[in-house]
Amino acid sequence: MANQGHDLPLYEKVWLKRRLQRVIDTLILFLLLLLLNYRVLSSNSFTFPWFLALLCESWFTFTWIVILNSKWSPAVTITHPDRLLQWVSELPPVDLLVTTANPILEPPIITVNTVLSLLALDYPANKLACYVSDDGCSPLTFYALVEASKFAKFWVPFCKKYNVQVRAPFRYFSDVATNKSEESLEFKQEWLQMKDMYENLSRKIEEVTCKTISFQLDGEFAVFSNTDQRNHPSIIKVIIENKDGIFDGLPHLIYASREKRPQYHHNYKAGAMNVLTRVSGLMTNAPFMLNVDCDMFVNNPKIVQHALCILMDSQRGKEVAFVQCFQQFYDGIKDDPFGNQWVIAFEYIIRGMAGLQGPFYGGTNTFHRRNAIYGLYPHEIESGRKGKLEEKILIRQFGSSKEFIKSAAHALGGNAYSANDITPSNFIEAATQVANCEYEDDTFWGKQMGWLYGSISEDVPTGLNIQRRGWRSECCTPDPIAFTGCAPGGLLTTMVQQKRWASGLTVVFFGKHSPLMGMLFGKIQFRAGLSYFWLTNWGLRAFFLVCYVALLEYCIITNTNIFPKGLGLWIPIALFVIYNAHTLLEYLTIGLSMRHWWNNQRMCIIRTTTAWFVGFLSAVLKLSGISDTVFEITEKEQSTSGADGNNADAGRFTFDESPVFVVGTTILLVHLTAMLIKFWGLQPNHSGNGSGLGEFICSTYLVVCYWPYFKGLFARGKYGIPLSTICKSAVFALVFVHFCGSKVIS
Ligand SMILES: O=c1ccn([C@@H]2O[C@H](COP(=O)(O)OP(=O)(O)O[C@H]3O[C@H](CO)[C@@H](O)[C@H](O)[C@H]3O)[C@@H](O)[C@H]2O)c(=O)[nH]1
Ligand SMILES: [Mn+2]
Repeated sequence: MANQGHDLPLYEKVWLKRRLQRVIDTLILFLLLLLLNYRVLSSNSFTFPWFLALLCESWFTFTWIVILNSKWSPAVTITHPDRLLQWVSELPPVDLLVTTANPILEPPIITVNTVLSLLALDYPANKLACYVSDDGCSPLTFYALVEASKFAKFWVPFCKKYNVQVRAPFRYFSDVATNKSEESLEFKQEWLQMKDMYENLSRKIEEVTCKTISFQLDGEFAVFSNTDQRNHPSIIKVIIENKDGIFDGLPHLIYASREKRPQYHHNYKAGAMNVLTRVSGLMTNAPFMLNVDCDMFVNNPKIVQHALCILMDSQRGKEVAFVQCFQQFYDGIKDDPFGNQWVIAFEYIIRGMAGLQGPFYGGTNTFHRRNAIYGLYPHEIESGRKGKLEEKILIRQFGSSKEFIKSAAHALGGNAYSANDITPSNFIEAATQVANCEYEDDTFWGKQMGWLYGSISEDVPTGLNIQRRGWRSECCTPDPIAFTGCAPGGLLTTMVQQKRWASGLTVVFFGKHSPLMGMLFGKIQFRAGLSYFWLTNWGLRAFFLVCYVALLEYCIITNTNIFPKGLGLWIPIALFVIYNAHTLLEYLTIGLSMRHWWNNQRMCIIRTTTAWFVGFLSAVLKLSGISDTVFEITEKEQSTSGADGNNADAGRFTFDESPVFVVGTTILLVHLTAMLIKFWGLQPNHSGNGSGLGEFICSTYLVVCYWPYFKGLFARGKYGIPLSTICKSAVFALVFVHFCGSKVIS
């Protein structure tokens, strides 16, 4: 059903290009080694700058090896959902898990659209159940879902009748092309009706979201009175129940807001996912679970079948714990000015990982095997975890709910799929219990199974923890693409996201669930583990790059050099030229523009030296026990334009007072100062051994990358860097320059 091909012959041309790319990859590696060689043999050895340069360049070389290792075994998995039923006698139930956390940053209408697209999946409705976790404990979200469920009664049949592709109504109706003239009159009428109903729905939701106060908390909503986002009991509500198991009815829809108490750490999304896992385990206990963030709606209504082709494949399916679909985005700004669409990363790195032990778990757009989440090993899948299913052991691992233990034993026992005559509403009481704060005390949740706690990038350690048991994962890349969501619109949200990732990943790198530990003590294969370094090293990469940049500035200010002179200078120059030409080729090969390439190159420098660096520092603080890191939620915009609001802004850099921008501005200011010092000839004289062309090229490149910041120094409003940020940066820059100066004198 699912066949995996390494370098399919079909793509002969691509294959040739890949060969060429590998040759250049190797050439770059060779040049890096040559540079290291020069460094070791160079005359001004054993000074501090020399040592730092050697350290950083060794790191860059290591990073390059990590990248090559990840890129060099790409694999594509092709799925044939139409053949699925020839292999399996019956389609299994699937639980759909959605998380939302903040009705302001994540407007309920977005969650509603995601939920509607899930309810309308091309899959027997009696086998689906959709669970929404609301960490915001917001009556608005609940209200929006209740209203959406009424609309769904019309929307779902409409989608199925006309085989609509995009089943998130706001996307469907924003696409003018759908109401074509050649469509039947009946369709046109229904289309208009639907559009009308949807507009009604979104107006209603908008009305309550804008006037929060006048919302009446009575009737069904009474449970929300006297609740606070951080202090409230569990609330579980069954919104839709497909009581009679009707095949073409609506799937169950359940709202869950887990208990929160100030004295209990709620562990952000990981905590929410574990609660959803338990609640869904009690109510429907499907063997497979799809997890999506509230802004990721279904773009391919047959996606469940596609994923099942992989998970239920008779040969290799049993090794696969989760199926990851790429994160792709609708309405991304043209040419990706903030580098947050990750096209290249998916194309080269993640496809590459697919040829090893499989892609990392990306937190959303993922189909999980429930028992793998419960800690099952691949070899136990056939026989089930027999013998070890004593109640005492299970209570210790899974907590004290008798009903839940029963369902977990069922899932772990490898029994046939549970019957689907379950009525979720019978389990509300038990579900409320497993959603309580203290339920996880002294259990394995978040420590050894489920979504792991401790890092704000919970997805990566969770995936590693599954793979270290020997499981594989697969990419699923159907056409049309599986899900689409919104990429952060502007620079500010991008930076928040990047900072969180870098910080969370650094914590993973140094923690118990690092790829290295997985390789040493688990079943993470060597190359797979190495490819995980690409991801978990983001914070460290920032550290080394910032050091290197500082070193460069130091050289110019003090008129010393780190790059070779004479013939040797060709090594870094060739590296610079070939590396850029090579990455450009990678972009052009998959049809991206040159502008896209440049934007990404620039953002790579900016984000590494700023957001990742700040993330790294916060991770260091966390690891040394000084302060904890917080999951800052990425703002989601439903706008069809992007960039912090409206179209005129698209792609323009905006700034605020975040420390992220202090770092960037400092780097820029130091650089400008260094260049002025050089320009005015204020450098000390070192008779021929001073800074030269190499340093000059590098620092010019940096200033070019930081050009948007340069403009920000002079612009006003949100396009300008705030004065306070400039002042702070100026102080830091002065301290640095002074430090370099004092080095010269001594
Ligand atoms: O306390 C929290 C915080 C977040 N979320 C949810 O987590 C999801 C992801 O949060 P978001 O702010 O959208 O983060 P992104 O940066 O867009 O998410 C990426 O990075 C996260 C890890 O840092 C992963 O969990 C995500 O799946 C991945 O898409 C959203 O649905 C949130 O509602 C919660 O449920 N509870
Ligand atoms: Mn997101």
